[in-house]
Order: sequence, then C-alpha cells, then structure tokens
Amino acid sequence: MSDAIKHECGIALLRLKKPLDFYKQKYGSAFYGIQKMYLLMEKQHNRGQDGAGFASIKMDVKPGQRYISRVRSNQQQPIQDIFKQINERISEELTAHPEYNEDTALMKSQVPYVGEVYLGHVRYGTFGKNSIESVHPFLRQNNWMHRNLIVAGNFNMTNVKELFESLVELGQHPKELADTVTVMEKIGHFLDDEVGELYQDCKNEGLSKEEASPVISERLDVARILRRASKQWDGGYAMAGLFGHGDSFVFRDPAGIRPAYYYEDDEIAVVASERPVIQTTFNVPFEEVKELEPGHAIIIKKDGEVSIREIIPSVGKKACSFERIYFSRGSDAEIYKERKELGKLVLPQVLKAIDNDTDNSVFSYIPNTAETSFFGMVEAAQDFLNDRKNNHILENRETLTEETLKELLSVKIRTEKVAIKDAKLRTFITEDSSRDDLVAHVYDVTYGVIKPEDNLVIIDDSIVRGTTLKMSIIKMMDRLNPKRIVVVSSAPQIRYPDCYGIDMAKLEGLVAFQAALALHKERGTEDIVDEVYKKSKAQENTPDIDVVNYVREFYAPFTDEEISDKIAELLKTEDVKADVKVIFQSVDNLHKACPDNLGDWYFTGDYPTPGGNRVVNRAFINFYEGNDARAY
Ligand SMILES: NC(=O)CC[C@H](N)C(=O)O
Repeated sequence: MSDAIKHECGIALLRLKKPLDFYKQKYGSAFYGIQKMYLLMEKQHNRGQDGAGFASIKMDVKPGQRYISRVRSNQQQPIQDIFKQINERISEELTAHPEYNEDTALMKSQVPYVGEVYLGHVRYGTFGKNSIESVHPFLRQNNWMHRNLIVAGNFNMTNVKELFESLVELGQHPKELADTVTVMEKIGHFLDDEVGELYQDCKNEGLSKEEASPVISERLDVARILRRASKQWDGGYAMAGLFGHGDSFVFRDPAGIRPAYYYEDDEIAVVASERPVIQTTFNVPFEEVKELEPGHAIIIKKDGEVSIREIIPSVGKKACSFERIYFSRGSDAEIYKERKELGKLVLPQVLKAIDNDTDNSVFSYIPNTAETSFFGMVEAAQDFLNDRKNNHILENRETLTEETLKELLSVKIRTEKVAIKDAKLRTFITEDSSRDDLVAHVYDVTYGVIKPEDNLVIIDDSIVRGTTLKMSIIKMMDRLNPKRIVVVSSAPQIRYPDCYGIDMAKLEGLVAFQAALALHKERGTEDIVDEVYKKSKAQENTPDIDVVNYVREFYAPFTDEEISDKIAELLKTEDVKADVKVIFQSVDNLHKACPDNLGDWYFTGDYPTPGGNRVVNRAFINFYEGNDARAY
C-alpha cells in the first residue's frame, strides 16, 4: 500500500480456563497469559499503531483486593510501551517479594495483571482524536463486581451521534463523545437493567444481598444484554467485553463486516481479529480456528463454559474485502491464496496494456503488501509465456534446431525488485519545491534493470488517494527511463467512503472521485454534480432506510476505463516522460478471488447497512459545500 490509510483495529481476548498453577506447572510460567497476550497483540500490530491497551481480571478475589488492571498507551511504539510498563510493575513486586514466585495463589492476589481473563486492543482511530482517552479498552467501574465492564472493539458505527443522544434521552450524562464510550454505555445500561431484574428474582427467592451477588453473576444473560444494547447499532463491529466477575464476550455485526476468529480447548478460549495470529500463538492448525458467524457472539462464562449465540439474525454476510486485499496479514492460508488470485486475474488487462510484449516488460511490486498479488500476477504471466512457447514449438516443429529451441526456452518473465520503501523522511524544509523533492524520495528505485524500450509493470494492492504514487513512486520510476509505466491495482477503484472501521470517510480525497470530477468538468456535465448534490441535500432528513445512494449517478456516465485513464493523467506530473497507464481489478474478479468476503461498498456503493447510504450522502454534501469533515 503506497497510500497511508489509517484503518482498522485489532482485538485479542484470552480466557485461561485452568487455575494459574496449571500453566506454571505445564508451561513453566504463571505469566503464561500475559506472554500469550503480548504475542496476540504484537502479531496484530499491523491493525493499529496509534494506540494499544491491555486489561486483565482476576476472578474470585476477596473484597478489598484489586482485581481489574488496565494499561493504555498512545506513545510511538504503543504495544512495546504497555508491555514495558506491565513488566516493570511485575518486576517491582517480585523483587520486593521473591516469595510470590513460589506461590501462584499468593502471586495472583498481590501482583497486578496476573489473572484469568485478558483483553488487548491495538488502535487506529476512526472517530475522535488520538488522545490517550480514546485508546481502548474502556472501563466502566462500579462497586458491584458484575457491574464492572471493560470494552474494546474493532468497529465504527454510522450513527454514533444518535446513539449518544439516545443515552441522553435515557437520562444519562456521558462524559465524552468517544464512540467507544457510547457503545459501552449502551451495554452498561442493559447490564444494569439485567442485574436489577436478577436481583429482584433473588430477593423473591429469599436470598440476602450478599448471597445474591454470585447468583447474579451466574445467571447473567450476556446474550440478552447484547441483544438489547445493540438494537440501534448501525455499523461494522467486533466488540469485545469483560465483566468484572469474569464473563466475557466478542460480538460480531450482522453483516460480518469486521472479522473475528476463535479457538477453544480445555485450557483456553481465545478470540482475535485474524486467524493466523491464533494459529501461531497457540500452534493450532487452520481448521481448528473458527470464524465467528455474522450477528453471533462468543460468550465465555466465568465457569469456563463457551457458547456461540445468535444475537441478531444475519442480514447476509458482507465481510470487508479490504481485509483480504490489504489489512489482514497475508500469512493466513486463505488470504495468501486470494491475494495471489487477485494478481492472476488482473493479468489479462496488464497484457493488453503492454501489447502482450512480455519480452520487453519488467514486472515488479510496491512493497510489502502487494508482494503476494505480484507472485500471482507473475505466475499467470509465466503461463502466458509458456503458451506462447508451446504454440511456437508446435508451429515450427519442422524447422526447430537444438539451438533455436534452447534460445526459445531461455526467454523468461522478467521480474525485479524495483521499488524500495525508505525510512520516513522528515520534511524539515517547508518551502514547497524542496519539500516535494524530499517527498519524492519516500520511495527509491533499483538502478540498472530497465531498458529504454521496456514497460515497467508495478503492482500495488490498492490505490486510495494516489498521492504517494504521484509525488514519489511514478517520478522515481521515471528516472529509470522506461517506455511505459503500468501501475496495477489488485483492488478495484475506490469510489465511495468507508464508514465501518477504515478511516476513509471523505469523497474528495479519493483519486477515483477526483478523476470523475475532472471528467465532468472536461465534458461540461457539471450539472450532474449539482444534481447529485440537490438530490443528496433533499434527503438529508430522510430515514436511513429510505436514503438512496445518488453518488452512483456521479460516476454513472463513465466507463471504468475512462476513469482509470483519467486517474493515470492525474498521477502523471509534468516532469514524467514515460507513458503512464493505470489498471484496476474488476469488481467481478474481486469477488471471484475472495468469495467469502463480498463486502465491496467502497468500490460499488452497496452499503450493507442503511446508515451507509446516509454516510455517502453526507460525504457528497460535505464535498460540495467544502466542509472538511468525516461523514459520520
Ligand atoms: N479502527 C477501529 O476499529 C476504530 C475503533 C473506534 N471507532 C475508535 O476510533 O476508537
């Protein structure tokens, strides 16, 4: 990915089902859980680097003992930072009290972070700022154990403002507008309600208040709380939560937009945003890590019982395809295959752009996420070349000599590592032209591998704004003097904003949008732009369910190729000598390659929740009115 998009978040929930001593005996450490959490989080660091947080719960402690620990950071290396803090704190205790090492129960009662239930989070914000207050997990404290709630999520709701207002209507006074607080308070409200009802039952059964507490924990119906809390949620989410007494859950939205995977055996239950993270941390095979179904929650009760419950009926799975294209680590067995397939499926268009001249073409990629699709593209190019060789041999069967055959077989697909990502260069000079020169050097190139008659084919996983392509990559490639630069996107054109957890909420930033706008200007069809605005404006107060995505009409007059060609024009600065072409995957091929992740709203405008249409509507109004704001 050459464009930096802040996106995603990662969650990790771990429940140790056995007493801590078990892990000490079997794995040699009472810190087993903390170490595994470190791995689960570090191996998801791709999902969030603005902040990281960790919370743990000790079960069955005596009144007066601390049982919830939490640490959060928004420092440069947030995961490292929180584990450094945890480590220092634990070391302090153990240095002062070496006897804890011998007694796990004592250690648990005295040393922070040592517990049975853990929740970790890595964050890229999609709402609000990057202050430490916005870093998950969020904590809602209470003197009743089961009313304590800790929440972290990979999510974005399209209707946070309405959710916030409905809390106010309930008589609440939320102390922040952070979306996570809003969601947490919703759960908290119904938790309180549930506890109230259960207490009434206990009272009717003749239990004292003290006796009622553990019974309430046991009977707490987490699925019911989630069902009631999520009634008005419109968005993509994998919400994770812990209750003070030890119950925990992860709940996935009814379209399965955000991912969640889990694994369970008799020692642990674990949930994470990506499958291979669980595979590698606990050394379990692919098949044993399950995907949480859309609209379902995994609920882990304090007694260790794990259940998968339907919370909201699924509206049809529309899992985010961007997870497959770019966000998730490519070490997932399926994702790896899918990315290769994306590279393979885009090749016919590439061949067209280079007039089938593979002999005078060098294939390369933008590091690192496009590497896998590059392998797929090259394998397909090799197949193409082999076919050509076959045909040639069959046609010239009579005249072939050993020498000509040898020569023929020596022809290969030329692949090179051309683009190199350099360390972030600080733009210390603010004067425009010097700054542009520095920006150009964000990528560097390998010299000496391109001939002047060559096509240089370079694949990227996707093109969002195109800024780095324009300001750096294409300029640097041009220094190698190729005849033509073909930029290939393994994903289709990004035309619409995201509102489900990727921070891509403004239309005017998208290069496909800029291209369509330029085409309207060029062809004098700006009345369509005005028309789309008028229609958008007219439905500003329409209920979400009835809002129509009129932004489609903005793109409708143009073919995909016309937009691609215009993008190429926009990305080619005056100084660039080579011919520049840009190629995008088709949406059909995307679905072919990633058949289980059909969520494609950023490419097609088909939003899987009603709130999506409101967001795209608002995004267009924002663009037209020059309002530089997120559309949710
Ligand atoms: N990327 C995400 O999932 C972000 C989570 C949440 N919306 C936040 O901004 O904190």
